[in-house]
Amino acid sequence: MAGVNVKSEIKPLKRVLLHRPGNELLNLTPNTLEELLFDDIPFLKVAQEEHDAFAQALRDNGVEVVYLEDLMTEVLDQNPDVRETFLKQFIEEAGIRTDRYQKIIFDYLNDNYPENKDLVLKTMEGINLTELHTDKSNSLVDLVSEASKMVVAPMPNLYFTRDNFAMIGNGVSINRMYSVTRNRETIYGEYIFKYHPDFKDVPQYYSRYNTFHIEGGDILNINDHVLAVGISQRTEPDAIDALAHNIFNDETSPIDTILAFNIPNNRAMMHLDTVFTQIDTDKFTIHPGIMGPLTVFEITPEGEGIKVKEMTGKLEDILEKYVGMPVELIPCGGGDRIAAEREQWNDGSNTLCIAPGTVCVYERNDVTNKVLEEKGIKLIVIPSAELSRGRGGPRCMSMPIWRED
Ligand SMILES: NC(=[NH2+])NCCC[C@H](N)C(=O)O
Repeated sequence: MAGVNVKSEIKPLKRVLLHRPGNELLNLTPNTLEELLFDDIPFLKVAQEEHDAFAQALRDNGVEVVYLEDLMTEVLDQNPDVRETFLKQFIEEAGIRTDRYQKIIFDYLNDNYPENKDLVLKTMEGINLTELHTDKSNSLVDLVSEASKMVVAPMPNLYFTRDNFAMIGNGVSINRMYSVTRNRETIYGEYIFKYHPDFKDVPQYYSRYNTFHIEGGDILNINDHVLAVGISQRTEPDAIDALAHNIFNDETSPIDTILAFNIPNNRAMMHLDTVFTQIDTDKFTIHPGIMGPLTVFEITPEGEGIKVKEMTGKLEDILEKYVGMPVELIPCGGGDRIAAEREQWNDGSNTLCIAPGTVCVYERNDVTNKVLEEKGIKLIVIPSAELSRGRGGPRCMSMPIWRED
């Protein structure tokens, strides 16, 4: 199955991209949590068991699961000369500036990780200074560095595959991320969409080298011609303007409307998908906390450029216009304020729809889950004690590659 096809949030999911959390989580420390966008340190063994349960639940429901680490390994296996280019770029982007250290790290990775899969996983894990066995007598830096220090930082947010590149119809947005730590993650997307036989011909609507940031958690495919994008902590309006131009200029894309949802700018609601996701043809989950401040803008093509108009009226009515039928908004936490805030924090609104009316949810959000069941939604419930510590749910942990039309 070459290419990508995601023209909906809910049509039957056929192929999805995940990343199994790995040793990068072992390199989280209390002092680095904030910078690395975690709120606690997950217990890796259990996080992996939970993630495997997630992958298996998807497979049991007819979804093919592919892993980011495997796609990147295939790129390196099929293009032996790319290994060196990738490593050099990876080291540069890891902030290693001196020639001496660039060479030490290149040799360390290249010599100790001959298998491409091991190499890819190691780039995700990060490198501790103690691994490098440098001769401390000939460099002041080495001598004064703390005994154990990450010379190459880990990328613990990789298991949120939703964010660093996002499928839009038959194209992809390779994102420029909001944070330094996450911007490094998009290097895998750059190589996969340049070299992997399944993905190298996919039209690209955004580049990781752009100035303005945008993340996949803000991008929702409402249907083949309407896209919703959040204006949030992670996504700037300028990025949406640029994305809109590129999509409207792609003659093969049927998208003629982009709805920009302006949501509050804070960590709890970092992306649109933390407060709003589609779960059925006429149903969306929503965090009641956004209903007041939310404004929606409609972006359409005009001549060579775009036209922007602020929408007025209730969200249900705005959505009805684009979805083509009356819609129901189901509040996270069943409308109870404390339950809504608690469960939104643990991604109660962040569901992954695998077919209309069938969604994957975290077990811990039992108030929201009960409400969804009462509304006739079929739930695929996955364990979530450790995975949720990274602040992302089933939608954040998955990037659909193919949905049925
Ligand atoms: N699509 C999402 N809501 N992703 C959640 C990402 C969580 C991650 N720790 C971050 O702060 O970036």
